Amino acid sequence: MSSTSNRTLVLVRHGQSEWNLKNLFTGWRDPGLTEQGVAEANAAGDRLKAAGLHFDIAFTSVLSRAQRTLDLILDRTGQTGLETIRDQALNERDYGDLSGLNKDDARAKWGEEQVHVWRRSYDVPPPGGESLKDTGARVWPYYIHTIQPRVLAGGTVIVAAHGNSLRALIMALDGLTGEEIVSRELATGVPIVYRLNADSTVASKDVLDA
Ligand SMILES: O=C(O)[C@@H](CO)OP(=O)(O)O
Repeated sequence: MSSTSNRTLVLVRHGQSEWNLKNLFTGWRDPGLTEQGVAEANAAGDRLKAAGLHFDIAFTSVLSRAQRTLDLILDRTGQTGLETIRDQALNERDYGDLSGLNKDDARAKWGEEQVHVWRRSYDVPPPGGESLKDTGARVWPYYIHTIQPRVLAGGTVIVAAHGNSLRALIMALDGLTGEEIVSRELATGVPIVYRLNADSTVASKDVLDA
């Protein structure tokens, strides 16, 4: 059995954003964190520190809610200034024409069922935006070519990103089908710790919730 101890990948969704609080479709728009979001990011950092994790590199999106979450986490783990790569490939799914709309207003206009399909289905894109499949088509190659090599080299890597960009990644890591991913939700500010085998398969997965 090969040791997995240092091949560690931590995924964390940003803390609550201003638009999560206002119940608005966000996508590539760039609101900041709420006070609660800041507290969630700090708590995530405390849990990662308590788990004894020390990072070698960080990845995040070009959106400020994910970057701020990462900064707060690294501050709590005592790793301010850690090498960080910011890439659009890790951005939230582009919500297209829904961006900036209130989710309840959208349900009233298009119906509960249609809005659920746009938000959670695998391959139905919202008008003018990306499906989860489209999102995965940019997230997964970025993971394979840029993130995964750092993990397989024995690193401990943190990725601070978004609900749907991380759902796309988790779908592939966990081997979920397009039907299974529909019911998967990702809490804000809750780190998920994967340990990988040398062949890149998942050895273990731990959710660091309170
Ligand atoms: O608005 C968004 O960009 C996302 C994440 O907050 O929303 P949803 O959970 O509806 O995919």
